[in-house]
Amino acid sequence: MVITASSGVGTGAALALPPHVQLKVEDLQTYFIQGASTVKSVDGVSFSLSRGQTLAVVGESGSGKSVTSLTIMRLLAHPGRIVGGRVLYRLRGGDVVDLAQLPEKRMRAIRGREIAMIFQEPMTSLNPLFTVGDQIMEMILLHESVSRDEARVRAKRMLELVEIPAPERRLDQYPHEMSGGMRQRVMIALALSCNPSLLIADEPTTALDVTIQAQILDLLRRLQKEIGMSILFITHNLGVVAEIAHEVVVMYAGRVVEQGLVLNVFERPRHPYTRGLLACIPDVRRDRTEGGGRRLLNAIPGNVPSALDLPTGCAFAPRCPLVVDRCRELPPLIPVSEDHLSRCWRYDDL
Ligand SMILES: Nc1ncnc2c1ncn2[C@@H]1O[C@H](COP(=O)(O)OP(=O)(O)OP(=O)(O)O)[C@@H](O)[C@H]1O
Repeated sequence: MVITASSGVGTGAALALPPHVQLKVEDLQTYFIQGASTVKSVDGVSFSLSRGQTLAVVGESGSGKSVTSLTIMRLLAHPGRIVGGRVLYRLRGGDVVDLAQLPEKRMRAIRGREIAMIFQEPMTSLNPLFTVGDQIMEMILLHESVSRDEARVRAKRMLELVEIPAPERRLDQYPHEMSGGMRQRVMIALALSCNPSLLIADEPTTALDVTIQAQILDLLRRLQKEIGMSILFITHNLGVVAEIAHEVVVMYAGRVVEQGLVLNVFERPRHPYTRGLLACIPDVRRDRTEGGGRRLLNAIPGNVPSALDLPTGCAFAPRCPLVVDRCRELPPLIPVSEDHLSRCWRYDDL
């Protein structure tokens, strides 16, 4: 189905975003409700992503990163449900829609064409039974009215764009004939084949060795400059955040605990959880000056609490070195400096 923004994907309602904003998530609540149990996987999350910029969502396993991105894409598995909030998105034609409210049929026209997604495991996106050329062509033909010949030329151009050598020959290969790094590039080519305005990248480099990881991050940065897309980058790795993102949202147990410009948050973290995550990044220079050898990572003791059994007040309190009585009361997101928020009563003691 071919639907352009001007042919009516917009809701017609008077939704608006500042001109530089591509995506604005407002007080999003996504719960998994089954019988008497409710898992509040995303509980009042808000952030805004500017056009052509990268926002990283970071946190340990279970913090709600993937559920946030699946909610934006409206790919939640049952019994996941959006119970509150808005996901305002600027369509290519300029109209703003609330993705949380769009009917599935309209969402299908947006997925792949306006918003694309890449994953840790390329085979989540790639079909082992078809050549990579056929898969990229299929994506182009699904969303645009071009001939098969034109689609093949475009598919080849996409493989060139992601720096795959001998693209003509690669078009006729199956995913299993390629290395992990090459498959990752093909997945990116597939995601970008319809020129999306927003790319959601869910841990796309986690399974790769550091050299290939650096190459893929370089590639994404270059493509972002060329195409001008916004990137929502999901990761548990603050080292990757430093490489790729302009802004960062730190999540813990379904809530945002700190957010701001990467430079500010890294320079002066204002939440003990962020400080703990930063301490987990191996510092190669410091390791060398301290005589080399392997430094034990300064991991945060304990685990993210079960979303079924969250403590009242600050969810990080049971693991927090700075905990005080007041932490039994949930702190709001407190502005600690310009464009920098922290959900910690003791933000000034850090
Ligand atoms: N289908 C589901 N049914 C019930 N609970 C779910 C379901 N999917 C996710 N959750 C819960 O939602 C919470 C957030 O999960 P989510 O996958 O978003 O975390 P994450 O930060 O992306 O972790 P990871 O890095 O491991 O993917 C977890 O407590 C998880 O158990």
